[in-house]
Amino acid sequence: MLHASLSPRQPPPVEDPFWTQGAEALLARLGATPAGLAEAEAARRLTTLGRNAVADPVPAAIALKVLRRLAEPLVAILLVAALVSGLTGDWPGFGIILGIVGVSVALDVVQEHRAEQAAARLRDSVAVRATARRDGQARPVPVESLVPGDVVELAAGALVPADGILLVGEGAQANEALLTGEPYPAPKRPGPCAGTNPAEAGNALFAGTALVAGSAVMLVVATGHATRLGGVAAALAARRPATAFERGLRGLGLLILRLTAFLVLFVLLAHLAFHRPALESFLFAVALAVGLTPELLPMVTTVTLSRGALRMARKQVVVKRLAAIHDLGAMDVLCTDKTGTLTEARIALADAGSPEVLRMAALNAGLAGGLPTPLDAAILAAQPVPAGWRALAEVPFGFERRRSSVLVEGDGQRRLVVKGAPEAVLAACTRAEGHDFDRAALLAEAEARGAEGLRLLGVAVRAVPEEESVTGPEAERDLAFLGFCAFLDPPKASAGRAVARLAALGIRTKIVSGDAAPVVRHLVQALGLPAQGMLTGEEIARMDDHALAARVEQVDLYARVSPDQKRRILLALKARGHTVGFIGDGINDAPAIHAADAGISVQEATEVARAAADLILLAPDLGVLAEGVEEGRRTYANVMKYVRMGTSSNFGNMLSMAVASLAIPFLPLLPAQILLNNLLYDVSELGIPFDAVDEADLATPHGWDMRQVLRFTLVMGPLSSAFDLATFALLFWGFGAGAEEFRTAWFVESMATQVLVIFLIRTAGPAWRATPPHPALVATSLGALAVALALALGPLAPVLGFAPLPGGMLAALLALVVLYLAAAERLKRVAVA
Ligand SMILES: Nc1ncnc2c1ncn2[C@@H]1O[C@H](COP(=O)(O)OP(=O)(O)OP(=O)(O)O)[C@@H](O)[C@H]1O
Ligand SMILES: [Mg+2]
Repeated sequence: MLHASLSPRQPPPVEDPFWTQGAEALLARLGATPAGLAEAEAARRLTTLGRNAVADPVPAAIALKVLRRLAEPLVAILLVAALVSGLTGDWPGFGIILGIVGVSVALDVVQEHRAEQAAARLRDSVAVRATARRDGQARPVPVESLVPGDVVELAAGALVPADGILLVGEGAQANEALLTGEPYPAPKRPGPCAGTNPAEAGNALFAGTALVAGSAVMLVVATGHATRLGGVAAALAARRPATAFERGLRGLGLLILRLTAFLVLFVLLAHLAFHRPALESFLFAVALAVGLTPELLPMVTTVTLSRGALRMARKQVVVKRLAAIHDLGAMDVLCTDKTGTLTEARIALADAGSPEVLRMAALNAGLAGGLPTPLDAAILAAQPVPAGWRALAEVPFGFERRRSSVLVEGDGQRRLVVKGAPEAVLAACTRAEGHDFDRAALLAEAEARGAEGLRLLGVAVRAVPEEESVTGPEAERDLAFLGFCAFLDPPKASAGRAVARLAALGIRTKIVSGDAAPVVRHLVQALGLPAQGMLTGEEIARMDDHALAARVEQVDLYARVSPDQKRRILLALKARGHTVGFIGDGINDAPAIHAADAGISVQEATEVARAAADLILLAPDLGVLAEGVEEGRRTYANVMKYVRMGTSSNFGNMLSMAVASLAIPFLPLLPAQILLNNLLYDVSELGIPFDAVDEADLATPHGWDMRQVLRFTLVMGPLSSAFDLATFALLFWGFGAGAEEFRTAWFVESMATQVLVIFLIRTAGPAWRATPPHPALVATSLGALAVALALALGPLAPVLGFAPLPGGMLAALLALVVLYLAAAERLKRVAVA
């Protein structure tokens, strides 16, 4: 094969071309034997050489997170402000600012840290393990604890856990696309190798690649950062593009930040132009900035997502990448593999035509290296490998070729036994054994039996002379066709219901299978699935991506597609603007799983599929997925509540305060009071991640929608500002309130409006008909409001610069709050629509 020299992105050779040294030398250098290391020795090496991991998945330590927060510009400015207050003798100001910074940083860090830890524990529970020989026994060990000198056993579908050389290889082929960009598998066999370029290392396996055929025993030579993956592609491989939701949130954050900067500068300059005291104006501007910044947004997103992940785990869905929860909630098309998700995956041989066909199929299935596939297992269950035969060579199964060949010897004969998809085997046949060869008739027979729901494999043979050696697929020619083996894979009764449930959630299911079109059609009928159209791999191969994108909308069924075509179908759907999920379990599904918005696999799947997935189903059941989708939407709805809170009252309040500060001769709130207001407001929102969500929010897919956010802001923001300005006017001109009275009243009104509005905007419909709020949300919001009232009106009031309010003023405030809430309830229907 030429692929090594054709590879488009050849990485530079690494320092240590260890594969040129030969197995003996490496074993000696690493103090290892083919029987593996002792457990104690492995532990010793682990402590000196470090974990076998490229990225650092351990969440940053708490102390580091605190430091990082203290270094944020706003917090730093606040700390400077506190210092200035202290130096000028304003000790209450100093204490209050410090206290507020301390409490909010602590809240933020502790919440986020706990959430991350919980999510990380979940992720670990589905982490890939490797089979290492330790203390003379093959046992599963966490990939992270592999060390140089370990001897690892790999089967087809396994992820290569470290760099090393093959000690044993049986038809091993590795897909090294991640490192070389080369999509075709490279054959790997033990033995000497002279080339120093890793692309020529036919006897070495590299971390991050996948064994896609055969089996291998590998001596680990380099781990963690010493691997080529660690050296070349760590960041690239690990980093994924942000989801639409993440991009949206980030965009919103930036927008608010810019507005804040503009507003704060404006306020500061205006105050200075009016000859207000410089320090006070500066502190006021800073406090406004703090009040406006959505500083809790990152924490709330993390906490909401982790809580979502924990709840999904209870429903048998483990989340590996937190942001995928949003993708799952936004998903409107689900592509699924057939075997295992829609069928029971209890494949059984139904009939084999003749005993000879079965005998040959068993030779092929049983004498091939690597793990038997479910089809192989079904053959061997019906017929054990005939005695007296041995394998001399093999051409392992390939998903593009769809057949596998084994050169076997026995009974004084030497023959190549081929089995595979009917059309793939028939294409290499030129005659038939014992009867006339009529390819068209045989294809028609395969088609007819497929339409009865039988999965078929064709079996063919060729006598191979002594002098011919079998090395590659070119040996599969001039075959004599023997017959078909037919298999039954019963449809999963629950699958029809699950697909209907997904449809009720607004998700369209498409089947993307490597199996034949009649089999797929039969299954769709048996399950009563609403599916239309059919494209085969052959047709797709003739289309460019553009043409494919034009068809995928209407077509729900795809048959005989190769792994790369699965990926192309997925990308075509994405190009049409869909948020697409892909669920599959095979090596052939991994590229599509990786390309999906929500890549899904199941616990029993091949390692490659699990490694590529964002979500792992612990039960191989589409019904479980529907639960996960609802959870994803719940999470989205709760993050949106926070976003709406931030863009409505809170924003409006700070804005009108900036305006008012210029209209009245004193500050509408002291800087420390603004900070206190902001802190209590933050606390009131801590319950949002726990909140219950309306049925309506679960019924359809939701993705980030900037227009909706803007619409909400443009309706609710001005409403809040209008009421604020009315309050200002009433207090200042109506009641003739002095500075302290004014601030107390404003503090109370502002807290009440921005905290209570959550009970309205948490639902799109009438607030009283919504799912009742979670007790945690009731507790945090009413608690924060109670504390605010107690501080403003209670015994501590003088320390904080508050003054007692006359009864008339209190009554007016109450009326304003009630009016505001009533108006918000009316207008939100326009805003959320
Ligand atoms: N071990 C094997 N030996 C020979 N041929 C095989 C073997 N496994 C699979 N095939 C052929 O390759 C085809 C594609 O493989 P497979 O059915 O696993 O693809 P898939 O996309 O995972 O299908 P499904 O949607 O059923 O899960 C099979 O239909 C069969 O004809
Ligand atoms: Mg499959």
